[in-house]
Amino acid sequence: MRYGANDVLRDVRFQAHHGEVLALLGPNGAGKTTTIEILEGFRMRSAGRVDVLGADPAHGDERWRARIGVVLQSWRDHGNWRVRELLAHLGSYYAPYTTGQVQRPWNADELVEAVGLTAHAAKKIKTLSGGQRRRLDVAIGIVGRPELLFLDEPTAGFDPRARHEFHDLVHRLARDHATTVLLTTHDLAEAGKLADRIVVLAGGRIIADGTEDELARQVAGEDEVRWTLDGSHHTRTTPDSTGFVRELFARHGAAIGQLEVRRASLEDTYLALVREEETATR
Ligand SMILES: Nc1ncnc2c1ncn2[C@@H]1O[C@H](COP(=O)(O)OP(=O)(O)OP(=O)(O)O)[C@@H](O)[C@H]1O
Repeated sequence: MRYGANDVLRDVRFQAHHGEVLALLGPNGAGKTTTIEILEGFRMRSAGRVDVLGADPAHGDERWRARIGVVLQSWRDHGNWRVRELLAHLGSYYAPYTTGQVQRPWNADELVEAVGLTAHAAKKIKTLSGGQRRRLDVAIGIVGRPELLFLDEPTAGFDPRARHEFHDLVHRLARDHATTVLLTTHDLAEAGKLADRIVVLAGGRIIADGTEDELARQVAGEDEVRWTLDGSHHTRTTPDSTGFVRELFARHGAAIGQLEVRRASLEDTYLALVREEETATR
């Protein structure tokens, strides 16, 4: 992707599998929103090949669009509509796209309940708080029961409980409805909790793609293992604490005491990856 003479995405190559939750991470300006907008068909790429649910998003028709859900970074509209009323209205556009496998749209009352807005269902949208408005954005994104859902910083502004409930909702969408989810977030705990796989974008390139454990392994030995053996204390750092502990028990069995494993957090891994990329391109 090039804006004027500025290449903002280069060699971006990744795949999302059916039913997978994929988190796209990266510093501000890395190109996450641009990538998502290209996949949604909102932005035309300068070059390269993109395939989303079997179609090129640049030429996706209504039937293709009905299979996709989008939650943008910010969306301020429909202030005079009421919550349930807007969801029922938007949902009605999806009815013709019901298939043998997917009944569209999502029932408005069930959807309001699923995003925790039942108490506000009859309120005008302009009277909602920021977090409540964001829940409605999520509801609008899933009202058509999408097979593929794009979430651009979905929980920005959520209180901890709303965040927790939202995480449950994403798990349910992936588990019960086999929805494929591509989300961007700056909350690394959220990415670790939700994502089957993490893609890290920095400086317009993909610098890492894998599970949290695979990413941690890309960065030099960060896990710390402590234990006692015959009364003496031991500490060791290792890139593979599970394998190390397995070996430790195989060798010493019940003689091992006070075992403690401090895994490298996703935040440690992410910061190390981004630092490496910055050093390499400086
Ligand atoms: N319409 C545009 N015209 C020119 N440059 C743009 C345009 N939109 C984005 N950019 C540039 O492209 C780069 C990537 O922006 P993008 O919004 O995709 O980043 P991001 O990773 O989503 O950032 P953030 O985490 O801050 O949301 C940035 O350098 C930005 O300035």
